[in-house]
Amino acid sequence: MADVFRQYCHNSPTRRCMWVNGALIIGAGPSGLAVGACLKDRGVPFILLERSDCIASLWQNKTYDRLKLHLPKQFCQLPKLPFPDHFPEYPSKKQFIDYLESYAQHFDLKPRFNETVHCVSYDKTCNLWRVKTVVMKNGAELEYICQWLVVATGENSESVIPEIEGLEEFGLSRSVRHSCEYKSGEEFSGKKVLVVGCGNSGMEICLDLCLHNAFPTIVVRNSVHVLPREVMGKSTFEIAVMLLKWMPVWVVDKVLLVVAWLVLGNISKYGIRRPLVGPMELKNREGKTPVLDTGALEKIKNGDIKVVPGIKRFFAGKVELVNGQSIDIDSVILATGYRSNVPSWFQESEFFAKNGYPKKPFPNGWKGEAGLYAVGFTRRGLSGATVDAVRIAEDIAKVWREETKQAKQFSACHRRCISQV
Ligand SMILES: Cc1cc2nc3c(=O)[nH]c(=O)nc-3n(C[C@H](O)[C@H](O)[C@H](O)COP(=O)(O)OP(=O)(O)OC[C@H]3O[C@@H](n4cnc5c(N)ncnc54)[C@H](O)[C@@H]3O)c2cc1C
Ligand SMILES: NC(=O)C1=CN([C@@H]2O[C@H](COP(=O)(O)OP(=O)(O)OC[C@H]3O[C@@H](n4cnc5c(N)ncnc54)[C@H](OP(=O)(O)O)[C@@H]3O)[C@@H](O)[C@H]2O)C=CC1
Ligand SMILES: O=C(O)C(=O)Cc1c[nH]c2ccccc12
Repeated sequence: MADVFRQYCHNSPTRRCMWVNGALIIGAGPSGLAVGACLKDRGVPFILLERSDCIASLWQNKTYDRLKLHLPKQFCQLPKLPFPDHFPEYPSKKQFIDYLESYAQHFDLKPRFNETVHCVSYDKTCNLWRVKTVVMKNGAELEYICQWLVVATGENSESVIPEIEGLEEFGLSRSVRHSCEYKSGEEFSGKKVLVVGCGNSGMEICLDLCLHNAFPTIVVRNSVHVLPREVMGKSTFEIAVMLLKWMPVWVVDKVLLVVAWLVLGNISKYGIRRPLVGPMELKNREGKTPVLDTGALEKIKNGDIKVVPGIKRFFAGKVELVNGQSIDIDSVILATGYRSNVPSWFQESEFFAKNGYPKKPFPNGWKGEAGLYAVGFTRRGLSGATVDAVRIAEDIAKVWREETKQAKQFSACHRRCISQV
């Protein structure tokens, strides 16, 4: 994929070139929409580009039916428009998408859909960003030139597909798919399903499979924190956030682990070991999200979900595990996570690290040099994206106001644009 992108990076004689009046935002997920809304609010024009044919494509196209927000609603709403009062504590996927649609409508956000950014570079001769795109429907190539560039393509823009010996051959006769292609357990009824990966996706998919009379086995190759989503009716995450205002993170982690032990018991006897670093510290340090349990653990305890260690290799209809055990399986679901796709289209960047995240960690990763910004790479979900979006819009608006004032003073409209916002 990256090579295809690089190929496109060469100048094409047919490429249409457009000057952007204001900012260019890449990605119309919650992060891009939030920046758009905040810029609208401050009167700064922008163009919003989206590779897919809808807003929030991760939520609309790449998530399973039973998904709900796993943090309470106050941590998941975007700036300047709260969730409707009647929303439950944990809104469903449909409710969240409805909210995002009405958010886009409320702020009159009109992304340019089906346009994929494949190359970004900084032009030192004019101190502007050059953003090359391909229109997916007809292959047309466009180039945008802008002063402010906001990267909002997300932490989940590419699926991680591990290379495991024999997996390709296994897939020739049986179904293998990433968790982003899983909708419901209905089609797996009566089937033996191997779910690879024990994050929130893997655990919830196992639960969903159980509820549809399938037989899931989950691969847990490493240590992982599992916390109850709630303790005595109160969100564990909310408790942690509250405690973090008063105590250092390691103390909060100790409290969480005691609470988890009281509610869930000793889970190591089911094959789930805890990392040495506490859940919140691990999330902050490495971005590894603890599993917030919504019922899968109960199914592990009663044996409906089997837990196995890492995979050695696949054979036809079988998997061999690192402990030498071999089990028969009908299907594989790779709940192996996601990565940022930034490295495939943003080369030679001082700002982004090799893994496609800003080099500076939260709360300093939102602003780079020369009008470059990143939103939603905080490893703090939607609440992190909201913090970034507000800061970015404020920062851009400050310069915008100044420049617009100057332009008026000299009555020279140097902002006349070729493109229409
Ligand atoms: C299953 C699941 C459940 C989650 N649940 C929660 C939760 O409950 N609470 C929470 O806080 N967080 C949750 N998250 C984290 C998630 O990161 C956020 O919910 C949110 O989607 C992040 O928004 P975003 O706009 O940064 O990224 P995304 O939603 O991924 O949006 C990025 C957009 O950029 C577009 N794009 C990517 N590359 C290009 C390109 N080259 N050119 C043009 N467009 C491009 C994509 O098509 C996409 O629409 C969840 C994540 C997953 C996978
Ligand atoms: N609202 C909600 O309820 C939900 C929220 N989410 C969020 O979406 C994001 C992505 O979650 P998720 O999709 O679960 O991804 P994660 O990255 O959180 O988890 C991926 C898991 O796959 C494992 N893994 C990767 N490669 C292999 C391999 N080759 N063999 C065995 N195991 C492997 C990883 O283990 P290792 O640690 O060993 O690398 C890890 O446990 C998270 O932030 C999560 O919180 C997801 C689902 C539901
Ligand atoms: O679901 C996600 O991806 C999130 O990042 C939400 C989130 C932010 N901080 C956390 C700490 C514990 C569990 C979930 C989250």
